[in-house]
Amino acid sequence: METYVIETRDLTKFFGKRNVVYHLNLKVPKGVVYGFLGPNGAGKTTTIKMLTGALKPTYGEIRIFGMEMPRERVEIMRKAGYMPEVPIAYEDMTIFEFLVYMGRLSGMKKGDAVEQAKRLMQYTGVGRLALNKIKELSSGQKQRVSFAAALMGDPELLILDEPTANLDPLGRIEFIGKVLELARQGKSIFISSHIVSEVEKMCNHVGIINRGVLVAQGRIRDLVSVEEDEYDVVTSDNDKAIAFLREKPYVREVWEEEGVIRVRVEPRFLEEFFLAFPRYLVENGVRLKLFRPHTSPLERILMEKFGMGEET
Ligand SMILES: Nc1ncnc2c1ncn2[C@@H]1O[C@H](COP(=O)(O)OP(=O)(O)OP(=O)(O)O)[C@@H](O)[C@H]1O
Repeated sequence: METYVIETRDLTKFFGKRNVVYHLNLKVPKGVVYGFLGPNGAGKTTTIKMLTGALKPTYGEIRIFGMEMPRERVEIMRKAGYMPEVPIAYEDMTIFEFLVYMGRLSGMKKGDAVEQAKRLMQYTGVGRLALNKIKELSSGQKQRVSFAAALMGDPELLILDEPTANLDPLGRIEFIGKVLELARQGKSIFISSHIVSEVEKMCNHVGIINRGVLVAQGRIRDLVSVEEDEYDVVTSDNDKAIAFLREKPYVREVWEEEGVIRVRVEPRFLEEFFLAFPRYLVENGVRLKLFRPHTSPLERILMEKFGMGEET
């Protein structure tokens, strides 16, 4: 049987009469990077606050490492790192003081916390700001510190709420690399996001939440079984490639946009297209530079099934 690091049963939250999270049954297997994806206002932060014990569920059960939240909150949070959506309340502490404090909270000895704080400040790119107060930082810098804080105590599980929201493009790329590195070390990582392309780069599992309801969950690879029928192609001789494609009865449409060939294929003949097109290119000395589905598979299920898209 699969072991779940996070499991909820019928997790539900009302604010007054307003139902914000409804009968959520999350199943997050150990060791995966799980993208908790949904548009603004879907209920992601409310769910995460319940998972970390900051909010009490109206009803339902939460088990993390098999322990019960909120009853065993202290034990759970010693093994889990949490990065909230709005980072850090301790505005008057320096970065260094704050990280050491967070390490102590997760049960570390002072000396170990100091060592780890130094290392994590370098790792998250805030080393030269160590003695700056939190209130003096930009929102992106606060987010980096908050990530470092979540990593203090070397937790087995990371729960990250919109962790890239305030990062610049380079910061986002760097962050994705770090998540993948942490995953390779065997950590379980739960990340909420509304950005499909980021989830695709980082996550192997996904849970999609819309208006408080979990509409799909599982391994991304299993969810995206729909075959794409529209492809982007770039070759060393696009004119030749287009001439070939125009002749094929199974090609519904072919056109070129800024150097990229877009081709729509009759889905029943995809197999034939995949065999014949590359063969033609090779035989005619045309080099294939890019060949990929036009829409990313995850984006496609979001749009088709749930009416959500990139940056919704
Ligand atoms: N304390 C509260 N009282 C009343 N309504 C609330 C409260 N907190 C959140 N809500 C409402 O619950 C809904 C879900 O909010 P939540 O912050 O969980 O969404 P989210 O998916 O995290 O969105 P975002 O991506 O914008 O952060 C929103 O409509 C929000 O207005």
